[in-house]
Amino acid sequence: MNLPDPLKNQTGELVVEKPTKEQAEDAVRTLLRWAGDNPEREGLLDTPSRVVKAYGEWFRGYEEDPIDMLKRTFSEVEGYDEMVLLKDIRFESYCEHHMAPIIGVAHVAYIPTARVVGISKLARVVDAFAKRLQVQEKMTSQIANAIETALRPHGVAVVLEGEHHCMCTRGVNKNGVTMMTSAMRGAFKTDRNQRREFMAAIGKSA
Ligand SMILES: Nc1nc2c(ncn2[C@@H]2O[C@H](COP(=O)(O)OP(=O)(O)OP(=O)(O)O)[C@@H](O)[C@H]2O)c(=O)[nH]1
Ligand SMILES: [Zn+2]
Repeated sequence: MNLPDPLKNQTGELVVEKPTKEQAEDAVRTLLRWAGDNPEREGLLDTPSRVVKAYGEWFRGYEEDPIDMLKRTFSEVEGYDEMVLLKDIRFESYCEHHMAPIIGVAHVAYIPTARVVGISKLARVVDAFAKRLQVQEKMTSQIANAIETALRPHGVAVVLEGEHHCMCTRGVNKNGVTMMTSAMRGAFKTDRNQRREFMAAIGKSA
């Protein structure tokens, strides 16, 4: 999948230089001072390198190719042509406005044509998009688009339910609010019964 590289423009030129690890650690020291603390005190001395390492985990999605993850498929499924659903896939993402966590669950379904994919791959695809700076609506359609492109199924349905920490720990400070987004493709879009079956299976009424 040709996800645009945020560091490059459309013709592939580098428009934003990736900083060195030392530069990234310096930026963390700046933020620590901005927060009102002293990065030179003992307890914070290793914090910049820990934060940079943690960023490598939280944002590892930039290094992953969701289409590649869906390449391995299995054909011996004896004509199985009903919905395959993986529900309650926990995800941790980060809102691109505040870099605060978005924590929630994803429900992903597809109706296979001739081949099925290993179910863990659906969860991997969710993570490949979650581990980036995101807007929930974008992440929802990116997951659906990747599955549609890679598997060419009869339909794809994706629902995300996310708690945005930028909303529950600051700003408007509304705790327990869940944002729900959905992306429906193929049969889930055109066939009301198919959509209803999916929504009922994830415990929502259509
Ligand atoms: N639609 C959408 N909005 C989001 C998402 N994540 C965060 N937001 C919102 O993005 C908006 C950014 O608004 P701004 O006014 O630019 O930022 P802000 O001053 O920090 O806003 P407040 O959060 O209201 O304090 C906020 O309303 C957030 O709640 C998301 O995934 N989708
Ligand atoms: Zn936010």
